[in-house]
Amino acid sequence: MTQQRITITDSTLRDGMHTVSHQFTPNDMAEIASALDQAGVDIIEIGHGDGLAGASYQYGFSQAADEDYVRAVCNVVKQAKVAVLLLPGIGTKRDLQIAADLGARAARIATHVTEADISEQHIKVSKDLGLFTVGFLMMAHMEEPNKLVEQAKKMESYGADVVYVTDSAGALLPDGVRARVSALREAVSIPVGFHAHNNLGVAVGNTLAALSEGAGYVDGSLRGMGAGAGNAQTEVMVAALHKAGFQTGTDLAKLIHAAEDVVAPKMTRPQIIDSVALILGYAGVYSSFFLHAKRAAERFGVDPLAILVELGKQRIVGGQEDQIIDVAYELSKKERVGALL
Ligand SMILES: CC[C@H](O)CC(=O)C(=O)O
Ligand SMILES: [Mn+2]
Repeated sequence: MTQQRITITDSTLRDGMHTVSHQFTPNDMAEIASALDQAGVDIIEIGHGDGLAGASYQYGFSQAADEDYVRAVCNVVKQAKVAVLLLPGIGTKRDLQIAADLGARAARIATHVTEADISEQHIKVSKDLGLFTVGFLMMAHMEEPNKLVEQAKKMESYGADVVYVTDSAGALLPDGVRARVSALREAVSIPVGFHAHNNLGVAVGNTLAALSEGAGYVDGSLRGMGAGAGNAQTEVMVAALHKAGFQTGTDLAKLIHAAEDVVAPKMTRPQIIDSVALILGYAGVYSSFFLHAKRAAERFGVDPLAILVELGKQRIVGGQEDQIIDVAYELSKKERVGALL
């Protein structure tokens, strides 16, 4: 039986922020982070769902400032690395510097799967600040493995410590995950990671598929809290990994307690695969469009599923959230014209 040690990153406090409209308080974060830390999780990612400086009209305002979250969590975490997410164009090098000064020890620099170029400065600054630095290639289902390899090599050349295949839309099936992870494993010398979304109900299965091809880093969220249908559910994923013979360095019982007794009471809605989450995965649309699309549908009186199908057709990606309103508006006009004919 294999005994490979896998590094777990828990994203309840960052990806999970999408599901609570970024309204966790610094105290909520400290409480959950402390439970994750005691359970032995290696990396705890925190902050606004869209990363440093994500709090805005475009992405939604968070309950507190980035600094307050980093400070609160770093005060209580004893062994884990506290990580922040940064999307170049949203967060700046200065935001990274502030997070590092307050005690963050890791940064995940995320770009659309074809845009690794724009991560160069941020990856370099992150390394200069002494942070463990992850290159995070989002919407990985949109490109074939050979394209992903080109982009991953760039992130490696900028100094990333790990490069991730990020299934932002929860659109990949196990074969697609295996193809991408194995291509990256052959092409780069740094470890490869995998970040799942559960829109097609296969987040944990996809994570196991990534591990079967040698991924060394995987992500989860307690209770699955994350954009769209959420992420691989940390406590479930860890149970499956342990059964499959992987070591995670975590205490499963403590993770289950953290999910059940600490996170669940703070959730504002159940993390399920509803129709909108399902169509996100089916149409290959960014999971963090979930609430934006629901709100736009309500505002313009159109079907949220129609919005998502159109966004998928137009290949709209992260950073183009304003297009959701345009699409909803155009659909509402069509419906009004249709009613007149
Ligand atoms: C908006 C950033 C996004 O939530 C990052 C991420 O977790 C993903 O692309 O899956
Ligand atoms: Mn995600």
